[in-house]
Amino acid sequence: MTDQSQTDLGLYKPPSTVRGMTDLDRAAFSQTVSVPAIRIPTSVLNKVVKSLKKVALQRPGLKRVVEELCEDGNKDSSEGEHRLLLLDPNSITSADSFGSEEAEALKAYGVPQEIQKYELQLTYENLKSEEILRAVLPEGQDVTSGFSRVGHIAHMNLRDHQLPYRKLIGQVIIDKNPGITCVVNKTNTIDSTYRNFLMEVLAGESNMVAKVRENGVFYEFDFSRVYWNPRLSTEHERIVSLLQRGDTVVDVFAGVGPFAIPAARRGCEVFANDLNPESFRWLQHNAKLNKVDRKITSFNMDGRDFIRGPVLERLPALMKGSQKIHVVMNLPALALEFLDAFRGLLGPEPDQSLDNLPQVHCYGFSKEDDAQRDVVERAEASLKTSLQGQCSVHLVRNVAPNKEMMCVSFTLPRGVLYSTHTQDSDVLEEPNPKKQKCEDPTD
Ligand SMILES: C[S@@+](CC[C@H](N)C(=O)[O-])C[C@H]1O[C@@H](n2cnc3c(N)ncnc32)[C@H](O)[C@@H]1O
Repeated sequence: MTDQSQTDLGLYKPPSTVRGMTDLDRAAFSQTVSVPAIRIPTSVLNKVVKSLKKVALQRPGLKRVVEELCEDGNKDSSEGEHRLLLLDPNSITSADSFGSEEAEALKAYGVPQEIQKYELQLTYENLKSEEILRAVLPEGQDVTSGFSRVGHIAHMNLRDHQLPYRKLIGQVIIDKNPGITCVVNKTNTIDSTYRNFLMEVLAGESNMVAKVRENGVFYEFDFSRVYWNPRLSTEHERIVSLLQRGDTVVDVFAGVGPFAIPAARRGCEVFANDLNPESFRWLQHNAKLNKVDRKITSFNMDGRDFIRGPVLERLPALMKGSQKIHVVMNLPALALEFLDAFRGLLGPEPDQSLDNLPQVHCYGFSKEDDAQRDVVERAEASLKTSLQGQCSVHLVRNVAPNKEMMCVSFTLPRGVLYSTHTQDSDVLEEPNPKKQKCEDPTD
């Protein structure tokens, strides 16, 4: 929380009647507070307001320049000649509280350095989300109201103690965040095959079809049925920046296309696959939306079957060429294990004319102290070969305390593609992982 909101929290002392509220009653939050004000002739109003900017009262939706009222509550007879500027009671308590710059400005514009009290009606509209939730939720409990935004949808992950207030929290998020018209709460952990969340609509419309823009590319998808994570935009951009026009991209777990679509826009030929029929449908939709459907061939199958079917069919021709082949495997919970699909993919007899080996970018979660080493060892175990000195590891993001998302990049070793040992034969010697090391490109 910022200093400013601490300051403002001091000004607003919520009525005790709102504590424990579960159905939002906006009117119940209104409160009259007494704030300092200074009387300014309208002829110099703009200049003085500018000079006193630092000590003026700041609140969402609040007019800080107000008309003067007489004691009978009517407008002052000298209306039109003076206005009141409302001041922050934490900065200005008396006429002596002005700093030297402000005092000089007042003097220069001929404004008497006198403070009066103004009875200000603060309403729900003038409060911040945190203030409202702090007033409602049980005292002393965390009121964090953070969410990730996916188009018009705010996606929350509420704690147990917040659940009784979830509808109210959802409505407050809509009220206080322009453009958000739907608030959902995650109701399970992301362990489904398709990596989508089960979610409950807390407030607003239940339209789950989000329209988002990431790195200048437009996507549309049903957020309740596919995987989308706004926190991966930097990683999508990082991989796409490695691509050259004419390269081939094989996206094994493509989702709705955040690697595939920008890759195609960059002039790559893309083969994109996802097991989830909904992701597959939205991937095709997004390819059309971004006018790259002619550059993307899409598939709806299991990742291993995709590698051992459509990818295998095209690989020899691509490996005869000189344009790079990039294989992207972003299913961090499982992708490292899927690397076994490359073992023996091209059969036992090496063909020396196929020397353009694919570059693999494979993602993995790790909870180990040495996450870098852990993901490399798991990649090596699936490939049944050492990647020592032949791979780089990138820390993508910290997913949770003690859980990192990593990306291992390497050139697929010839000995893996040409081998008698396929994914089904598990008889090869395990590499000794303890001896292996990998470079970190961030070093
Ligand atoms: C973590 S998401 C990544 C999506 C996208 N590449 C991105 O970066 O946002 C993983 C995707 O893999 C898909 N998936 C899960 N199991 C799969 C499998 N066995 N074969 C192919 N796709 C699978 C899910 O449906 C999901 O769309």
